[in-house]
Amino acid sequence: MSIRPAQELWETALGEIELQVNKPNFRTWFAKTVGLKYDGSEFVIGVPNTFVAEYLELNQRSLIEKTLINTTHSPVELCFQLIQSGQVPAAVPQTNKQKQESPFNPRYTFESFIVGSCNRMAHAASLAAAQNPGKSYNPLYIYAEAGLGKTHLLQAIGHLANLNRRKALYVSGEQFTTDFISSIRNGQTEEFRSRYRDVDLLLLDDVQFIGGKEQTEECLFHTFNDLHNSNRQIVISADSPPKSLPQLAERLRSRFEWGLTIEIEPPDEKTRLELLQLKAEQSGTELNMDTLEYLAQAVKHNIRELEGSLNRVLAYARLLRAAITPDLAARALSDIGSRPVRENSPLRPGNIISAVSQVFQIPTTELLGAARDKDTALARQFAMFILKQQNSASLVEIGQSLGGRSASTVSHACDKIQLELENSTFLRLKMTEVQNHLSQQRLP
Ligand SMILES: Nc1ncnc2c1ncn2[C@@H]1O[C@H](COP(=O)(O)OP(=O)(O)OP(=O)(O)O)[C@@H](O)[C@H]1O
Repeated sequence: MSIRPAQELWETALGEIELQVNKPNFRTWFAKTVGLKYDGSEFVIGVPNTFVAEYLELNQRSLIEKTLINTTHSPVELCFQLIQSGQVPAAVPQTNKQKQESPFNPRYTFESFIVGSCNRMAHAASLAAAQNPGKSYNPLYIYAEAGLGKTHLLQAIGHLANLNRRKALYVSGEQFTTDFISSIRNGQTEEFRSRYRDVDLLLLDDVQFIGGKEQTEECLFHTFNDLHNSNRQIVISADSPPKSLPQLAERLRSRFEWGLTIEIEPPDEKTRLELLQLKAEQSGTELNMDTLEYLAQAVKHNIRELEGSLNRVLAYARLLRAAITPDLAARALSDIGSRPVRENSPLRPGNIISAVSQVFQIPTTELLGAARDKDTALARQFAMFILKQQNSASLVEIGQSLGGRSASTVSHACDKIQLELENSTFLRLKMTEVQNHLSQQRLP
């Protein structure tokens, strides 16, 4: 039997893992990893530094192993290795080609989007925006809770517009902010300006991230006006409607309301069943109706989690070489599935703050209080960073759980710790200790 190249397998596995961990976590810990070697049993994953290796070993080993078993269809022995220069494997040719052809994720198209009563309006308006940019609803503002298809729709718009030879730019609120800041730092504001204004469609995902960052808001305000005045299409997604984004300046919020605002609701049972059927088909498996119904009842509010549950059931069945039944699905979700779910389900803010308090030896009351001395401020910022990594809470919620700090304070703290972690052995050690505390709490 021929063995697929490690990088190709790892790219497939990463696609699955991306569904199971939150976005900041994926970007920080997985995005720079590569598949270095696979000989049929040992799988070597290349990591950019020891810090990432430690984190993955401690926190994500079980998820990675199960995903690789699912991908390779056989048991694997996992091993992490630092990437040496020149060691990065060539990208998988086909993926490379796809990437050159389209900057959009090939998994997220209108064809692969299941339409139900929960998302019919959002789907129709997105299609109209892609087919007739700037002509129908401008801006189109789509909001929903996590994992309900906002990114999928924005990417699908980009795909279709691209096919119609329109220039579409997809960017997350976080990326827009980073681009803006580095354009100022590097004196490249003109490049920034033309990158964002020389487009037919701007697709801005997770705009809530920009809230509270005054200069970035100002920049978005001018970009918005420029695009809107010249009838270019703007599509925005967020976790709540414009009026519920208190961190955002009023003039931006009111502009977001100029066009059409649509909510995607959690999927009804029929849509969940169709989704499961499609995803099972895509992985080459046919599921009986009883099992589909079981799964559709098990996860109701988040499509990413629904996909994650299906993947776990498929992996479990492959491992046992067993037929897929509701009973097997139940065992998969409570047995093999229980650890990854626990590992990746957000910890409560209280657990994280208490772990930081113990490791830094600073009482929780001081972390939540007004003390501004250097040690307390650092520990508090560290807690903010971990909350952002491990808990899907918003910046506002994180600020609230740490004594009522503002979202911009939290955002600044997270950026600072992220940067310092690259260079500070002290902080890396603290991170490992905090992770150890948190792993203890996650053990069954
Ligand atoms: N209607 C749908 N049809 C098919 N797949 C869907 C649908 N809705 C969501 N998905 C899938 O669910 C997963 C999560 O969707 P997506 O990332 O678009 O959610 P999101 O709303 O952007 O989440 P977040 O707020 O966390 O960024 C993706 O794999 C996506 O393809």
